[in-house]
Amino acid sequence: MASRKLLLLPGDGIGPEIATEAQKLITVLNEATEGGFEIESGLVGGAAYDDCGEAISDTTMELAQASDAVLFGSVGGPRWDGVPYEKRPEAGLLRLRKEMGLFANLRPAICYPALADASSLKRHIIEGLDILILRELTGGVYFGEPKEIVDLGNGQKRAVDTQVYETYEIERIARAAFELARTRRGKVTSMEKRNVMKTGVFWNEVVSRVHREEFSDLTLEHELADAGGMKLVREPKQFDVIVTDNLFGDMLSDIAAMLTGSLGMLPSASLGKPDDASGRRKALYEPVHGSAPDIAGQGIANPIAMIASLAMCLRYSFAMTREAEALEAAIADTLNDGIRTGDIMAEGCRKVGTSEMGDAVAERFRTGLA
Ligand SMILES: NC(=O)C1=CN([C@@H]2O[C@H](COP(=O)(O)OP(=O)(O)OC[C@H]3O[C@@H](n4cnc5c(N)ncnc54)[C@H](O)[C@@H]3O)[C@@H](O)[C@H]2O)C=CC1
Ligand SMILES: CC(C)CC(=O)C(=O)O
Ligand SMILES: [Mg+2]
Repeated sequence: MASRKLLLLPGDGIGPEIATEAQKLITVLNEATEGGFEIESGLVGGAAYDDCGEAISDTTMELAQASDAVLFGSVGGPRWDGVPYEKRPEAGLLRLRKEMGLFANLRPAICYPALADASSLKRHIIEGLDILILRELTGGVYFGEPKEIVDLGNGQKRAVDTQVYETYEIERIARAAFELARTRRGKVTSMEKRNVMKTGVFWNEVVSRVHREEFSDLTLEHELADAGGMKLVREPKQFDVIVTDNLFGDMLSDIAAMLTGSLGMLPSASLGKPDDASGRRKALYEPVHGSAPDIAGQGIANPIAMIASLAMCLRYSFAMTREAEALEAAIADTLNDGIRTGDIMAEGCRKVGTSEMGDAVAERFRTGLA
């Protein structure tokens, strides 16, 4: 009997290609475990806009709210460059994040041993890397009002985006960071720009207070986000958990992706309040990368970020630790066996496409679960 409800939103570009590979892994799980997964699919992004004129419909939003977890591919692409700003593909993802209250975005950057030479950085800098970027996901400049382009009437215009943070938003992401650090190496680095932004001053103040009052046994360090980015590339292993706002987290996690070898390797989990009125923690799992229009439709995208996002889903939404670990081990084994998509290709390895990579992980996952 199916008891776990997943909503699959493949989206645009490479989204549907990598979502198909995640489905293969769910099929393996359903064959190997009790009380399988029931998958419903929906449209989001440009695909939804083409279908109903919105980046996500109210019906799909209701399905997302009612699901145990959402598995999301990616949205966007040049095809929708001309659509009204409120209806652009990315608006569908922002609506999901905001209305589901997914404030905590976990973006782990782990360098698999087999990929230590795939990064643009030297092996000794990234070998053994295991850091976690915790990005605040429902506040800050992506959501603050006003957000507008105003015609000043004198041949000039003014564009405004607003960075806003309230106490509770910083407190809850700070607590999440310390709680995660407690299960890891006990260190949190908070990144903001207190030297030029009021929100940076406030962020620093609130994170420091939460640390002092509730988590003083853990280590807290502060970095200005620009220098933090530099240190992420110069000496990434000095970090454990990095907690930062929506915009800096977006940028720093794309940078961190390259420490792992490719943007195609970085998964993420976006989590809501643990004590949601629905009785379960709302959650969405997606790769960190976008719809990669430059390689879409060619069957060459790396599906590992999507598959590793499914592993995070098993761990955080269903407490299926054994299965999550088996899936991560299947990814590591596949890489150890020299199977690579083009973005992480190395000498002596076998180059495969999206579907073959999914098959290779599925085969090892099946063996691991047996
Ligand atoms: N969560 C989401 O749905 C996101 C959507 N976007 C949207 O995606 C579109 C394209 O944005 P870009 O700036 O090009 O970022 P992108 O992340 O889609 O691609 C950046 C580069 O990384 C490569 N890449 C990304 N994922 C890969 C994978 N799985 N395997 C191999 N190579 C991969 C791409 O080929 C490209 O060269 C835009 O419309 C953007 O707004 C961007 C980021 C996140
Ligand atoms: C809304 C997304 C396109 C923003 C982004 O790049 C991300 O969340 O990684
Ligand atoms: Mg991004």
